[in-house]
Amino acid sequence: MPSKRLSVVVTRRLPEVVETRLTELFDVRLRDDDTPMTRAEIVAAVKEADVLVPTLSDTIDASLIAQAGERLRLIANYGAGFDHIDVETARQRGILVSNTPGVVTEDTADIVLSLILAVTRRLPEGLGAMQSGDWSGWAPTAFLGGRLGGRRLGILGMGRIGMAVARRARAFGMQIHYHNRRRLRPEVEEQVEATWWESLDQMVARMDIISVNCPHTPSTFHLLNSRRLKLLKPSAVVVNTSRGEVIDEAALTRILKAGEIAGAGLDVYEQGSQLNPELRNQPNVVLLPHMGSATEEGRVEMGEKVIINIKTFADGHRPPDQVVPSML
Ligand SMILES: O=CC(=O)O
Repeated sequence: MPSKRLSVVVTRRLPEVVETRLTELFDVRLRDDDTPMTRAEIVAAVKEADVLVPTLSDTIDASLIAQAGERLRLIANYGAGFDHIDVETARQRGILVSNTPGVVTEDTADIVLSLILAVTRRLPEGLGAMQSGDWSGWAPTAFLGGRLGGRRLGILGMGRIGMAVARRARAFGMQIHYHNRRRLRPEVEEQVEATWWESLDQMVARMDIISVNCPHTPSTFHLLNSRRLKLLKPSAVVVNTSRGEVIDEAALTRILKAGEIAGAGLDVYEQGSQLNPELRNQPNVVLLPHMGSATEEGRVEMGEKVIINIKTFADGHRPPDQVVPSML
């Protein structure tokens, strides 16, 4: 099938260079305004297109896939996480799904370290004092945070992003611990001098900082549930740049409000942009608007990956970043 004739619908505005390239290669329908498509618009798109390019703000569930037209053959997600796509139902319908792994790794790891620093060194309080004009000069006991060096960082999900976090944290002098269902090969552990914990409970109970870096799947939903969160040390900090659903957000909010842990740095939320109001205005919580992969470079590279996936498919091969249900 010549790629020129593939009809591609993109659900969100993408970086201009990506949109231009898509237009050169395919019969593409782009989004005019920078808002998510309505459900009705996505239904119309899957009825008519060969390829859908959704993002994490679109719900591509079984009922949507059931309405897809005969032509729809590929869902080329713009983004690494694919928990918003029912990959199994797509597979049953013979629709391939791809994502954009790898290119979000380093940028997301940068945001993890930013959140760790922001919480432990009280950066929002410092910024607030400067913005309000309240700062009256250096004082020996003002704005005291905690030193990162020597702290134990527990990485929940030591994949690509987890390793990138570990490399950075090593440079800050932190001790690296991780929990994966399966232990990494010794030579991989050695790269960051990481200690594997088979028991997540035991790791959670002993860490100074927990960074959530596993994907959201049925088996990681509420992995940090109320019971586990209660195991955290009173001085612990929780950071999540993965997906909100991995943490029981209501339980986290309760223990933060009760002062049972030292703080949290969050980039993702259980209800997407519907922020739990109680999380706001907590002095020990730093909240970001899901910007882990938000660099100019990264968002263009994500687009390039989408294009390679579609082009490879158009040339009669499997997209290099195909995702399959067993990856869940
Ligand atoms: O969260 C961002 C992504 O999944 O790419």
